[in-house]
Parts: sequence; C-alpha cells; structure tokens
Amino acid sequence: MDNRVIIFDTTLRDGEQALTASLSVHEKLQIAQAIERLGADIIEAGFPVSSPGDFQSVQQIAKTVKNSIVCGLSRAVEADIKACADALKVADQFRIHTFISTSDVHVQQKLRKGFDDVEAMAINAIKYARKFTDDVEFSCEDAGRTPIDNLCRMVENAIKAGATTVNIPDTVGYTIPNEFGGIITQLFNRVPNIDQAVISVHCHNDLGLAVANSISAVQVGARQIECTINGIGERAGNCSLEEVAMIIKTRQDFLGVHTNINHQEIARSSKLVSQLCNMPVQPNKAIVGSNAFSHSSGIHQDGMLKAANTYEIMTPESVGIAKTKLNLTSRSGRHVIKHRMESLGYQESDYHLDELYDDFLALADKKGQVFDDDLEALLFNIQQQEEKDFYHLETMNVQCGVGEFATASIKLVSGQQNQITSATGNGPVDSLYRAIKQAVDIDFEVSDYKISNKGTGEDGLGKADLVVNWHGRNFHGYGLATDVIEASGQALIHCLNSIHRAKTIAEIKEQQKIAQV
Ligand SMILES: CC(=O)SCCNC(=O)CCNC(=O)[C@H](O)C(C)(C)COP(=O)(O)OP(=O)(O)OC[C@H]1O[C@@H](n2cnc3c(N)ncnc32)[C@H](O)[C@@H]1OP(=O)(O)O
Ligand SMILES: CC(C)C(=O)C(=O)O
Ligand SMILES: [Mg+2]
Repeated sequence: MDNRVIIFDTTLRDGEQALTASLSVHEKLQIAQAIERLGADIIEAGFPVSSPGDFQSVQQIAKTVKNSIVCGLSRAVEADIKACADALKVADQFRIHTFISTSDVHVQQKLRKGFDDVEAMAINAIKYARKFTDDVEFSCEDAGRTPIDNLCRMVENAIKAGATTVNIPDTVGYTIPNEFGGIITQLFNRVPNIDQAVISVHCHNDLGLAVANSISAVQVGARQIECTINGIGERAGNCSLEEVAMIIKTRQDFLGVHTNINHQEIARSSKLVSQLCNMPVQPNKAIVGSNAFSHSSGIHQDGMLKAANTYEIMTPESVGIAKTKLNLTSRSGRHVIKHRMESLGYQESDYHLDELYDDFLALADKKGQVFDDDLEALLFNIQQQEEKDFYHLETMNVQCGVGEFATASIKLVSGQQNQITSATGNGPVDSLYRAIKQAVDIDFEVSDYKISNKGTGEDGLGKADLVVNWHGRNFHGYGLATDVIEASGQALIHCLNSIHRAKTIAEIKEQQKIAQV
C-alpha cells in the first residue's frame, strides 16, 4: 500500500461554511495560494452552485492554482455537478466532489427518501461527473452513523460507477477512534473493489476527536485526510490540517506514512486564515497556538535550557515559528532568570542572583508576566520610583466628520510638567497620536494597531492593542474603554510609559559606563 497520505484541504468549503462574514474573491484567492504553498494535494475551493460569488471564486482559484488539484463540491444533482464542471474547467487539474447522505436518519428525515433512491442518485451523479473529468470523489454523508451493510454497498457501487476517491465522513463527529478505524477496516475487508479507489476520511470535531479519528483511519489504510487550516468548519470544526500533518511527521516512526506538506508554511498559513476569516486561534491550540512553543514554569525552563527535547517534541522552526518562548512568571526559577540576564548582556558578577530573583518573584506575583524591561528595571532598582506612570493623558478632545480632517487637542502630564497640544490627522486616532507625539520627546513609529471588542451590547468595551517601535525595539501597550478613541489614547500612553522606563535604564547604564572609565 502507498505510504503517502493525500492532504485534501477544505478550508474554503467546509471551513468557509462556519464563517460569520463572507470572504471576498480576492481573500479566498489569497487563502488558496497559501494552501498551495503549504503543499496540500487538493484544494476544495467551494460549492459553485451555491451562489454566483462562490462560482466566481472557485473559477478564479481554478485559473490561478497550478500545483494543487482544485476541487468543487456538488450535491448528487446534475445542476450542481454542471456548475462545478463549468467553474473548474479552466484549471490545469480538477476534481468534482459529489455527495449524498447514507445514514438512516439523514436518508429518512432529511432527504425523505429510501436507501435505494439515494443509491441510484449517487450512481447517476458519479456517472454524470465522470463525463467532465476522470477525477471524481464521492462522499457518503454521515457515514459514521450509517449501518455498515449499507455503507459497504454504497462504497462498492460508487466505485463501480466511476468514483476514484471514496470519502467516509464522520459528519457529526460522533464516532470514537477505534470505532471509526473499525469502520474503515470493515470496508477494506468487505468491499471487493476497494483497491480501485483511494479511501478518504472527513472527520468533524463535535467531541474533539476529529484528528484522532482521522489518524486511526490512516493506521488501517485510509490514504486521504480532509482537513482545514486551524480546524475551522461547521460547528466545532473539522480535522485540523496542521495537527495531522505534524502528527504524521513527528510520529513517522510509528505510523510509517508521510504527506507532501511543507511544514514550515504552517504558521504563516494559520495566521493568514485566522486574520482573513476573523477566527482567532486559541493560545493553547496544538502547533499554531501562541503558547504552543512557550514554557512558563521553572522546571520546564531549566530542562529546555539544558536540552530542548526535554519538553519539545518538535521545534518551532519546523512549523515556521521563529523560536521557543520562555515566559518569565512567578513559576519561573533562577536558571531562566540567569539565562535571560545573560542574553540581555549582563554577567553574573553584575548582579546578585538571589536578590534579583526575590524582587522578580514579588513583581511577577503582582504583574503576571515579567518582561525584559521589567527585569532590567529591577536590576537598577527603579521599579519602585517608576511604578507611578510618567505620562498621563489628562484630557482629550477629538473631532471628526465625513470629508473633513480630524482634529485632536490634548493635555498631557509628563512627570511634573503639563503639555497642551493639538493636531490634525486622517482620522480621529491619527490626529490624537499626532497631538501626543508633539507633546513627548520620543521619536516612535506605530507598527501595529488593532481594535477589538470585549463583552457585548451596551456593556461592551473597545480594546486597542498597539505596538510602537522606538530605536528598533517594539513596545506593546493596550487600552480599554467604552470609547475606542480613548482606548487608543490609553494604549499609546501605555507604550510611552514603557519606552520612558527603557530610556531611563539606558541613561543609567550610560552613566555607569562613564563612571567606570
Ligand atoms: C455536510 C455538508 O457540509 S454538506 C454541504 C453543506 N453546504 C452547503 O449547504 C452550502 C451550500 N448550499 C447552498 O447554497 C444551498 O443549500 C443550495 C444551493 C445547495 C440548495 O439551496 P435550496 O435549493 O434553496 O435548498 P435548501 O438548502 O433549502 O435544502 C436542501 C435541499 O437539497 C437536498 N439535498 C441535500 N443534500 C443533498 C444531496 N447530497 N444530494 C441531493 N439533494 C440533496 C435536501 O433534501 C433539500 O431538498 P428539498 O428542497 O427537496 O427538501
Ligand atoms: C460534504 C461532506 C464531505 C461533508 O462536509 C461532511 O459530511 O461533513
Ligand atoms: Mg464536513
């Protein structure tokens, strides 16, 4: 049996079904190109009959993508299959995917037919699709809940009718791994022509088992996995592409199979999908969560510093993430503090480790995560005096309207001084930031700015997250207020207070150097 597992990406079809806002044709094309770079063998680009917009985006993707087979979905209905063929015919290589339900509940309650009727519809649909291409996939929707005799019968007849790939979906994420693997085994044992088609699986995550079920199926002979980037899809989502790809790579010793995925493209593709689909990735998500390669406790950090494979079974670089993060928290130990001080350029003789560690713990208990600037501030013992912010936005007045420049006037308290400035800008936040910039002696550049909402309805708050660059270093600040302009102002003041502290440390270091000379 071939030991390559075909990766069929359905981010733009099943994944897209779960989005709250629609993607433009251009955005779908961007995602398709990322999936192509990622090395997916097949890209399911959409459901062409469903809307003119989807038809257009499938067609555009079919025209553009060269290294993956482009596929479209259709019910077991000629009009759907014809729409698929029309949208896909411009592609170098294309696949028509047609499906019909096979479980009793779907056949009887949803389709309101008998099993013989849906079998006939499936056979006709496959034969019709074969008129347009030799690459036809057929799915038995809700296979996970289909009586095994019916499933065997449908798979055998689908292959006879010309399906070159037969997909076994666990549409509602109902099965558990050895049960699902057992279904696939039974198909291999009972369907006489099974060797004439690729057996595929398409698992949903309602019980959090989509990845485990897919891997279980591969272990008994399935050779195509249908999955999505970040696991997005109907309800609790689909099998996550990055997880199966990394399981197959990391545990090749056990599974003995491989994929064509370019693993180093994983992080980039995940970020793109998350951003364009407005679907944030949970921090603890395997492989692509922001915490997936972070270590926060002292014993783990000590292990990581001695040998990375003590706590990492794959490297962050292997999935395109720059490096492991060692977060400084009140669970951190002395080893990591010493290591961080070294990387900040300090030798052990420059400080007393136990004293610094005690101060660090006190700050970490208060603050949560301690950053490099905080650590240096502890070293120079300026934490205490700087605890009170240097900059404080006392008043702000921002006016804006359509077709007019926005204007902002502010009163900023800087230490003992008050500054009153005003500026115009392209929008309210731009004018506010220009007015603040005039009032401070810091030459910063805004490099990232995001607004999100916290809470809902009238009680909802706007959160501004800002990254500013000062002398090649990035400083993050945030602000939270009912008014997003005020939140944006607070975020900048937060950054400026961090920069002020970094400046003070740099000045102290400079004075120390002069004193030593
Ligand atoms: C498990 C999955 O993810 S399946 C894919 C789900 N994706 C989508 O549904 C997105 C695209 N869908 C759509 O745009 C629309 O639902 C369309 C264009 C397909 C159909 O729209 P409408 O004609 O208005 O029908 P509607 O969606 O309300 O109902 C579905 C109809 O298709 C039938 N149907 C469902 N699956 C199939 C199938 N595989 N083959 C044939 N008919 C089917 C249903 O029985 C129902 O038929 P009925 O009208 O005779 O009762
Ligand atoms: C159309 C099929 C493959 C599907 O998405 C499912 O059954 O979940
Ligand atoms: Mg699905």
